[in-house]
Amino acid sequence: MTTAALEIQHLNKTFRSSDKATHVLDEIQFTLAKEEFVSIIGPSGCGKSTLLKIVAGLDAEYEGTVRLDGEVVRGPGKEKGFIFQEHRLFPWLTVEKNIAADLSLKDPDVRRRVDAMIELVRLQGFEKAYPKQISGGMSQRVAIARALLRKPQVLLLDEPFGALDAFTRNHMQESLLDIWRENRTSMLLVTHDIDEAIFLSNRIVVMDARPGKIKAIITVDLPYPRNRVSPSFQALRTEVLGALNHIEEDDAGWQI
Ligand SMILES: Nc1ncnc2c1ncn2[C@@H]1O[C@H](COP(=O)(O)OP(=O)(O)OP(=O)(O)O)[C@@H](O)[C@H]1O
Repeated sequence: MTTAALEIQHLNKTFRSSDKATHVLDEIQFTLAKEEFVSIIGPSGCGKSTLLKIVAGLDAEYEGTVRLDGEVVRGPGKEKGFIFQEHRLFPWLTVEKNIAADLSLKDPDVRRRVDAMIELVRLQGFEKAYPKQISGGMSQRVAIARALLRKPQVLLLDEPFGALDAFTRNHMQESLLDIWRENRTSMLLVTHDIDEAIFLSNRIVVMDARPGKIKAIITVDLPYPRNRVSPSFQALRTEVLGALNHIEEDDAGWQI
């Protein structure tokens, strides 16, 4: 983890309408190293999704600089994979066709890569299933496979497990960790879940609201796989909560 995959410098974002201007992001600055896993946590409305959309190239109306692998981000592209809270699969396509999407499975290279992705996300046996025949967690694994097939430099995940029950969420966190360790794509995850951030990340960016700014960047120096009930995990939970505790109580919506 030496070179920066993503560099965000002096990022400011203001939403403007005819009668008001809302300053949503204030002087956001951080880097994401190649192969690094960074989570962003903060109160509702602090601009986490706005920040992710800017990095994804889905919102170009901002001040500051966002560079991916040295290139200024100017729009969406396959170098940036995006995973939403809801999986957004095509209901009329099978699992393997959803992963291939606009690419033809008749192309032997695409077929080979899709098979490798199915293996990576552990969906062997479900290639011909339709989204309505698989669980929410499996659907998110299909969405992740579809994004990774395009070999993005960074995978952007906006509360990808927020709609899943606690058991499935834990399982998905373990799956995502396996995928990341095998695939080594840089990961930027937005979450409300402190344990999820500690379980997965190399570093946690803690944000404050109105306007959204960085409160602290906490390094998670625990070996993988992490034990959620260990004293060192508990100590980090306390540290993240401490950073969040300065934020007004009525803003908080954490899951721990
Ligand atoms: N298109 C828009 N026009 C005006 N204001 C917006 C727009 N999109 C978002 N906002 C405002 O920007 C702020 C940040 O929103 P954003 O969705 O990025 O926050 P968030 O931290 O992701 O919230 P949550 O955790 O609830 O998903 C909020 O106050 C929101 O109302």
